[in-house]
Amino acid sequence: MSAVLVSTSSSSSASAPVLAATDSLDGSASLTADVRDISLSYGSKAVLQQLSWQLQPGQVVGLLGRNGAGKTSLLEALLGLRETQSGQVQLFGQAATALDDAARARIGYVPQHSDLFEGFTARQLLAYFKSFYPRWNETKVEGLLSRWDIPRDQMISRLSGGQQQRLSIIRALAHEPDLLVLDEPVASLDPVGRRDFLRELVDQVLDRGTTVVFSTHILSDLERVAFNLAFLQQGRIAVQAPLDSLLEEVRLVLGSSTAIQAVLAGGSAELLRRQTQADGRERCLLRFAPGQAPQDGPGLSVQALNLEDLFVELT
Ligand SMILES: Nc1ncnc2c1ncn2[C@@H]1O[C@H](COP(=O)(O)OP(=O)(O)OP(=O)(O)O)[C@@H](O)[C@H]1O
Repeated sequence: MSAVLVSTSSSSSASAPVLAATDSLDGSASLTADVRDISLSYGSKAVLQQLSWQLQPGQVVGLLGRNGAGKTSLLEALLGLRETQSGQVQLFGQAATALDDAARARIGYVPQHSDLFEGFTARQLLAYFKSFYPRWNETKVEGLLSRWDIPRDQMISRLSGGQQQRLSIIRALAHEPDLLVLDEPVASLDPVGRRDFLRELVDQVLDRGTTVVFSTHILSDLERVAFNLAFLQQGRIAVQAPLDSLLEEVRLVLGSSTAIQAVLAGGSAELLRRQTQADGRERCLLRFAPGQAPQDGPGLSVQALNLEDLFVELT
């Protein structure tokens, strides 16, 4: 069971959450999550390298990265569940590794691998978790159990993988968290289940302004909701921006060094990646200011990218 989901004291969490956040010059106190320069290695394997990442209240962020890029490690570090070798993480203005009960009660987490108590029924599991939270939306829980077709009185061990995943999502939504972190939440869901889940997520955000971060490999789901996307590459967040902006602003530009230099000299492009090809031409991934992306020109090829191309180029 995840430490994040368990509030050890119901009395302190019954009062309105008191945030340790104080006004700061850089505005970081109002962030839901503020990750600063964290590095994380397993033995000699460096996974996160001086990674910084900020989540604004109400932001919905899809975290993208290749298998083994470190998404789970990053989400665990974000929640204070995994120690980092350096750097710091703050949630709601408090150190993530030392959250008070009120702050813990504001977080919902769906881990990649289900951590449900298999000897419980869905009804027993939800009753158990309900006792820890000052806020619990019974109407939502009952509605989702019915809509998502989860038998209330069957042992969790006998539920299908998809039903267990849905139950895990219901448990994370039930206490109406302000920050919802989901690690590949749709991996075992069929297309209908994924669509229902996304609808629920959107409702949650529209109704309550929840900050949501989730990792996924299913790009079409991200396209449907037009989230902010964060690309994890070589231990850092290479880019984070709304999908629409990335599609409009990022271009793959091919040309001679001179032609590329001329584009960069224009000053409106951020260089995301630069490689020299075997034929001596340069292959660059550039992000232009809105409306500033150039057209093809002499010795210069400029290509727009779709989401799958962005995934390939930025992860
Ligand atoms: N507890 C651990 N001990 C040692 N190595 C680990 C541990 N957890 C993860 N790793 C390694 O760290 C790297 C990042 O793993 P992580 O699970 O964070 O990646 P991921 O992006 O979530 O992967 P996936 O998309 O496959 O779920 C991988 O190379 C993995 O083998």
